[in-house]
Amino acid sequence: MEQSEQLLEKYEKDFQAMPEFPESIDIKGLDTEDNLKRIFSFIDLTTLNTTDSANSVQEFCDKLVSFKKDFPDMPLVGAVCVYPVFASVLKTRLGSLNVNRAVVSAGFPSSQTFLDLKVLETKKALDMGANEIDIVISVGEFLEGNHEFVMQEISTIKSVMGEAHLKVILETGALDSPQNIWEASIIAMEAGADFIKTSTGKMNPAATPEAVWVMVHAIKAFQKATGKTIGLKPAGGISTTDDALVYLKIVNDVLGEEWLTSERFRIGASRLANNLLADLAEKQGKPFEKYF
Ligand SMILES: O=C[C@H](O)COP(=O)(O)O
Repeated sequence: MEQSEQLLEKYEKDFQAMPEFPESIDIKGLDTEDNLKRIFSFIDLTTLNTTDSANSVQEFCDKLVSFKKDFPDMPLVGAVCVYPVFASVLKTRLGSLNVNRAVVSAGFPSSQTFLDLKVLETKKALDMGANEIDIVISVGEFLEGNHEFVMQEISTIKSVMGEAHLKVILETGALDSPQNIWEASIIAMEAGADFIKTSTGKMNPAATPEAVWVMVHAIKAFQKATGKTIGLKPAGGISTTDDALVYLKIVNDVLGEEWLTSERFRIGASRLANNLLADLAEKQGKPFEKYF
């Protein structure tokens, strides 16, 4: 039996024992100033547009530098996330800040390229200054049951990354079933993912509470079996404070308070930061204009 099949068999009981997704996720009372600030610190502030350029990414980063001065009582975001060609811009412009430099790689968002190019792209992004890499699994191979291929690809990419963190995107919107999301989570974690991430933000549906429910239970089962703590990154379509609070609640309830740190929890989003800051300003009775 292949290694990946043995692995999935080992976790099958945990999947069967996974509690059903609750009828509703109650976020009443969770929108405190503290929680909003906390969520802000979990954001991977993302720009992944065809129209991005070195100049626009530079300006994006510079806003974060001035943010530190304009909002001294706010934490910084967890990372800035950009296309690989801008890794050196992150290094140059964010060098002075305690913010991670995340880059999507390995043929993002489709993952449809050669493994040696995926490795090369990843190495190059790291050499140019990234310290976090977000890759997408080969979804088509996964759906055809070619789990070994998917596992090998992830571990090959991870093997050239040194200490840098690897986030593995499952593209849960394409995975069709909770069982597929569970199996992709287990395979990614076993192959070396430091974080498992829901979506690229380039297809619908993107992140959903139902998909995250399965992923947090897979993380929990994996920790029980291996002692390893793997992070979670819901991403794609998360734009309001309430969206983010739902994920905060799920992570807190299933994985516990110890996961509520940017070492273990990120939210990938291009629009959330402004909405969160606007809600925070309203609570504090302060004016707010779009910042990022
Ligand atoms: O990784 C992050 C996603 O690409 C962001 O998606 P979004 O633009 O829907 O927030």
